[in-house]
Amino acid sequence: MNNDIEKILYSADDIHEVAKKLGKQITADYADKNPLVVCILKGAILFMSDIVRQIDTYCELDFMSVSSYGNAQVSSGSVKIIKDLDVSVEDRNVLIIEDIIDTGQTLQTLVDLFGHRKAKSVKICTLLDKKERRVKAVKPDYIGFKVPNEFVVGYGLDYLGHYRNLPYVGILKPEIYSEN
Ligand SMILES: O=P(O)(O)OC[C@H]1O[C@H](OP(=O)(O)OP(=O)(O)O)[C@H](O)[C@@H]1O
Ligand code: HPA
Ligand SMILES: [Mg+2]
Repeated sequence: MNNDIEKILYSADDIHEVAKKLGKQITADYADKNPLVVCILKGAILFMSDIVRQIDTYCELDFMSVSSYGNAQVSSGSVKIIKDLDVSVEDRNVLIIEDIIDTGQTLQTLVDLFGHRKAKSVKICTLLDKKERRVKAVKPDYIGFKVPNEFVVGYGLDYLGHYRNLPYVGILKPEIYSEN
């Protein structure tokens, strides 16, 4: 599987360092706020598990599964909720954890939804921000890395369901796409 990677953009060490830095900021910003930290499955699973271990204040965790890409490299534009949260966001300080903001359609849908459900505040922490492709004006509050306009895989991000388990973020060799 590692052989399919053309270039590593962010190594496991790079990601660990950035999670530490963001965790410190989140700890300071959310002291005494008991945030509801929401992982957007599946992509954010690895980032969630790393970032919450860097947050040194009381918080609760919940998980939501949404999908808009399926097996494609471009968003279908419609965001499907596959699994909703277990708890109510009403009057809660919600911190959304994402792997990547690309067009912004996923996050825009969720920010609108949590607002509609009367969350007290909604902030976004994303490992990657692919700003060039934005069609919705979503602004993350915590950003790991600004990523170039390329399809990336690893550390939660998939191509056809694979590569989520790579410990780093990289770009696939062009022949991998032509084989599919
Ligand atoms: O900003 P956008 O253009 O909406 O793209 C970003 C979203 O797309 C990917 O999820 P996907 O829908 O592929 O589901 P997955 O997390 O289960 O892979 C990614 O994990 C983000 O959640
Ligand atoms: O660059 C990406 N890679 C994998 N999944 C994605 N979902 C949105 N953008 C991406
Ligand atoms: Mg996702």
